[in-house]
Amino acid sequence: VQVYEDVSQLPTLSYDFVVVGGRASHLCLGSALTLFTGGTAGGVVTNRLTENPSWSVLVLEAGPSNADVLEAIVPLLVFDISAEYSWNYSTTPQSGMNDAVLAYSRGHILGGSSSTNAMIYTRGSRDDFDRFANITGDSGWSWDNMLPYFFKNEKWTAPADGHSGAGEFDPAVHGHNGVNSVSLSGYPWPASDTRIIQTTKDLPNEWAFVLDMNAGVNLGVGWLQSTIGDGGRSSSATSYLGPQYISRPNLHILVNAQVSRVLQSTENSLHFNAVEFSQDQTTLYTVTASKEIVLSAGAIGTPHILLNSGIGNKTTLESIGISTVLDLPSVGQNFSDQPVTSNTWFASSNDTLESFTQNTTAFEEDLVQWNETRTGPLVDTVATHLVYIRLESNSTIFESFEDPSAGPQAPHIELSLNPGAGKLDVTPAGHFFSSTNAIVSPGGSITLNASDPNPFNAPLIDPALFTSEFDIFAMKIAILKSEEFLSASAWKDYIIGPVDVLAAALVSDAALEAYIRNTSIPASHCVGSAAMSAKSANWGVVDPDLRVKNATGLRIVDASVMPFGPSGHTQAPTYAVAERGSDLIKASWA
Ligand SMILES: Cc1cc2nc3c(=O)[nH]c(=O)nc-3n(C[C@H](O)[C@H](O)[C@H](O)COP(=O)(O)OP(=O)(O)OC[C@H]3O[C@@H](n4cnc5c(N)ncnc54)[C@H](O)[C@@H]3O)c2cc1C
Repeated sequence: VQVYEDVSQLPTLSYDFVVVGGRASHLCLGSALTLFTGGTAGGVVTNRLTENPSWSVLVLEAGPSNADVLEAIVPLLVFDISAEYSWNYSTTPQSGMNDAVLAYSRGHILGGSSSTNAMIYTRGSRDDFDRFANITGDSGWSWDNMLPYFFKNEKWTAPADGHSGAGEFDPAVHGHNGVNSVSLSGYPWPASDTRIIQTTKDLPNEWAFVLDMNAGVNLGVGWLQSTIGDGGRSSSATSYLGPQYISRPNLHILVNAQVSRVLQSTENSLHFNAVEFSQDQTTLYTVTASKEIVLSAGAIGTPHILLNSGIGNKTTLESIGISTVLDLPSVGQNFSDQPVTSNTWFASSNDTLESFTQNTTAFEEDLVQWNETRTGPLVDTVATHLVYIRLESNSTIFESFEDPSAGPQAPHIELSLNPGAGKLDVTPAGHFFSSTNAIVSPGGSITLNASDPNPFNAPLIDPALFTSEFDIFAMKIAILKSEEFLSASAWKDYIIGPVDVLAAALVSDAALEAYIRNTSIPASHCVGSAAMSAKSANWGVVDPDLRVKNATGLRIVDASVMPFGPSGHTQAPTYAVAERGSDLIKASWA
């Protein structure tokens, strides 16, 4: 397995050239595509390009290997991911949230955020991808043309408890022979599962049941799907970089290697053929690629590297002493995420996550069960069902604010239903039910920190949460809808009432707004900071074929190229973008 921890271990004999000189060492890969990184999209591109045995590929990943990292394997340990596997970013003070500085999570490990995320599998809606196609002028990004890439990514897998899932999903809209496992939940929570479904039967007009939320129209209430197989997390690292692929002789992966810049082939050229990186933030190395450099560093890492390289807004770059190589003002702009508010109710049932999250002995027994049989409550992520809601078209907000959704069938709001507390720090001991609410939202930015421009330090991350009147309007509706759902008759003997902080929020519109601004967090569903646009557009960072505009040798394949956030969680769209991106690269070199 060719995962190297130290640059000195790279088996240079297998390369065409190795040049060491100047302040940097040079590793030259003959006939190579240099790729970084090994994140969600990076894993896909790596896998697909190394299918061609005559192409040598090097992956540079800032984080460590995912091998044997238990919390990145056992699904319900998702909330125990150690700090070393996260970038531990924080946001700039959020003016829409009383200037709070919020933790911002990104995976810092092989597999990137797919190794640390909550594994929820949602593709978004048909309208999301059709909007991508319209805005780029490339029908290849439309829902119909992207569906084969979703299928190529996906290996539909039986859930850990082996139940058939009949009536909980539509097999016809899934890929069964792809790479990354997707399944229904593998541990039932009958007390709440039955009430959720009963509510859709009792109130079908208000709460329609959707057989499969990944079929293109996701509005309604449906069963959760997640990137889990055989009771364990299926990440880009475990699937696309799984044993049969990572052992390909034309693939080398260097972990603990943080990239600072991409470099031009010669001064004044707009051809990029080299990458500068370091393993200790001091000694710099350069690796060159004879074909392409592919940036897959994610919606924060990718614009950060571009800006460090002098690719960005000329005026801003020069104000902090970085000479502009390529004036591309959109780099880092249009960075958008979804705000999330977690809402918790007291439940009368003992059949909740608290039966083991608040009981160490039970939790240890569950871990033993998981270890021995890959069954039990730890085989799933949080949430059992999702609800997608579209605001009424006559909502007052649309009198003053343009509808940010992708189209008439796309939702504005997500409720994620969970048999347990959404936010442990607001709850005492007991049993709970929670609804975690996310909304589609306009964006913020990634910029360099003028007071600390060291390329190895974090950029300024501003998701601009709740800075638009739409965000606050939609989140209020989301919380009120959650309360309405749990007030349906099916819940009468189950929901006792909201926990204190939520009860206080529900007394008035002003209290609800204050609660939202005080308790929300970013979803970590960031996109848009290296957006694709039409070839002729005077904005955007990449063309519809994901090449950096006005440059050669440099492509971006990750969540940052999506010009708008999809109406759902972002990993499935990122996987599909990466599958298509791989085909675009392959086609250029065919
Ligand atoms: C905590 C969390 C929970 C989430 N939950 C869900 C969920 O349940 N469902 C869902 O669909 N989505 C979820 N997401 C979002 C989803 O995981 C991401 O949208 C997706 O993984 C992004 O993929 P990417 O390839 O763009 O970036 P990433 O997967 O983040 O990959 C980027 C990679 O680049 C590396 N990197 C960055 N900068 C550098 C550099 N300078 N040099 C070298 N390497 C670098 C990183 O270490 C990382 O490995 C979640 C994300 C997080 C963080």
